[in-house]
This record gives sequence, structure tokens and C-alpha cells, in this order.
Amino acid sequence: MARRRAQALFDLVAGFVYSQVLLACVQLRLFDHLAEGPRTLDALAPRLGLDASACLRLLQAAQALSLVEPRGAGRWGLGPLGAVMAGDRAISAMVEHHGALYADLADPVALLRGQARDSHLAAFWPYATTTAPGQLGDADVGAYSELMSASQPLVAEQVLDAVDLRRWRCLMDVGGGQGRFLIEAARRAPALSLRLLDLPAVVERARQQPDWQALGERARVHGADFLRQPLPTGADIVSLVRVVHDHDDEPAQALLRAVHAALPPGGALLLAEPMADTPGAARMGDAYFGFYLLAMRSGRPRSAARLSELLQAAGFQAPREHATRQPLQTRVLMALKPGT
Ligand SMILES: C[S@@+](CC[C@H](N)C(=O)[O-])C[C@H]1O[C@@H](n2cnc3c(N)ncnc32)[C@H](O)[C@@H]1O
Repeated sequence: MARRRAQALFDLVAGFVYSQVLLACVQLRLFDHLAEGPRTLDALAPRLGLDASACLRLLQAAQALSLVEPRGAGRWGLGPLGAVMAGDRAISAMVEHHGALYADLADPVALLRGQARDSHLAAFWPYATTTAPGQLGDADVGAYSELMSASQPLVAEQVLDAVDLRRWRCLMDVGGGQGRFLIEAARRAPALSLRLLDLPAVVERARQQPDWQALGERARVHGADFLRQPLPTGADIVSLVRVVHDHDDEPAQALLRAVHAALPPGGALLLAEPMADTPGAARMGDAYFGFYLLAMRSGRPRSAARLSELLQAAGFQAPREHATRQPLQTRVLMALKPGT
């Protein structure tokens, strides 16, 4: 038992280093190079811009983390985890933006005391701290919008496997980014009308995408600041996907009230995000997400029970949970506005 605890503690100490090894592999595009086929150290080092000794150090560290593996004849190939990274642009993008989080975590006590000066993560998600998100331009929203679009297919698949949208007439995705969730919803529910609401600069990016344009008359965009402007009416179901956890209690409550006001009686709110009380995911919810949102300077991970309280305080009936395949990544609550 003592040995197991010592190992567990060592992993806590070293976890940050393992993360940096992964970040270096992604930043140097190591997995992309190895996806083309196994390579020798001499062939890899110049491609990564490293000398042979540094390249070997990285490969050995990455091998210990199952990211790469030796393949004989002095060649290196993808390891089991590196193969996952090489095949998934979304995961690489997700890892890469963690450079901002790691920089913010350099002094965790200052972060907890609210004394940290700059927040790299707050700069990455500028809507979280500005008082005028509606004024943000394309240069401010582009990086996070692309990251969200890259990771959205996994989320959309889980949410739309859990909830059948075919009984609804019009879905408005609030904070819907570049429209990826709606594009998938449109495919699964061919009669559904679609409304995308996000900041003006974000919906402008959505509008320019060919697969959004392909939706034609079915889909409309609405650029607005959902914390400072009323939401348009007309949809009978509203989704908030990975949105509520970005906001502290007061704005989150205001947003839920705004959604309630925009829905007709009998309308529904679909809330999907990772939640704090997920069995087996305490590390992810409370440790990782808790500190991520602290560094971002807005929002908190919430349990399904806490979200249910907020939803009912906003006027919704008690929500029902729809099980997803990977609750660690996304859980889904559906709440109805009472009918007349
Ligand atoms: C974490 S992202 C989630 C995007 C998308 N729902 C997804 O899951 O890929 C949060 C989204 O909320 C939008 N947002 C944040 N504050 C907003 C505000 N005050 N008004 C309108 N949209 C806002 C952001 O622009 C961003 O697209």
C-alpha cells in the first residue's frame, strides 16, 4: 500500500512534466511526421528542428508515455497514444491551447488568491472577461472558435445520440459557435429549422462556411450578446452546449432566465456540458476544470443537481438527464418550460 501511495504521489508530482512532453510533441508536429511512417533519429531530428541528443531525449520521454515506440533498425513509430493523437486534429488543437493554461498555472497560489497578473487563458477566451463581448472582432474570436469547431463533432455525436430532436420544429443553439452542432442536428432531423446565436464576429465566421451555406433557408444566424440583449423568440427548443460552465452563477442565472423568456410554453432547454459530480470523473471535474475555469477567470464546473437548481430557479420544470456514452466529456439535461 505504501508503494502504491508513493507511486500515486509521484505521478501527481510528475503529471505536469508528462503534460509538457505531450505539448512539445504536438508543437513540434512529431505525430504528423511519424504518421507518414517510422523514421530514424537522424531523419527526425532536422524535421523537428532539434539536435540529435534533444530529439532522442524527447523520443525516450514520449516512449515512456506510450506516445511513440521503437520499431527496429533504429526507427521510431507511433505508440498507442501517439496513434490516437495523429489521427485526431481536434485533440492536437485541444492539447496545443493548453500552453496558455500551463503558463497561468506557474503560480497556483497567486491564481487562487486572485493575485496573478496576466491570464493567458483569459486572452484566449476574451468573452469571459470583457464587458463588451459584442465588440470583439474576428482576430479575437478566431482561435477559440476554430478550437470549438474542431472538438464539436465528438460532442454533437454524443448529445444527438442521447436526444431525438425530430419532435421539435425549430432549434436555436445559443453560444453555438460556428454552427457545427446545428449542422449535425440538421443532418439528423431533416425537418428542423435552425437558428444560430453567438457574438457578431463568431456568427460572421459561421456564415462564411460552405456547409452552413448549404443549409440554405433552413438556417439563420443572429449576432448578439446573450448577457446584455434579449434572445429572439420563435424556437421551440434552445440548446446551450458547453456554455453555462463558462459563466459565474449570476450571469449563468441571467442566461437561463433569458432562454426561458424566449421559449413558448411547453418549449425545451437542452443543456450539455461536462458536469462536476460525474462518477469516476472527480479529477476531471473538480481538479482540472475547476482550475481551468479559475485561470480563465470566469465560470465553474457544476453538478447536475446544482444545474437543476439553477434551471428551476429560472422557471423550468425539474430537468431530466439523458445518458451519454462518455459522461466524462458531456452530460445532457433537458428541462421543459411549463405549458399553459
Ligand atoms: C465554450 S464555447 C462553446 C461553443 C459551442 N457551443 C460548442 O460547444 O462548440 C462558448 C460560446 O459562447 C459564446 N459566447 C460567450 N459569451 C457570449 C455572449 N455574451 N453572447 C453571445 N455569445 C457568447 C462564445 O463566442 C462561444 O462561441
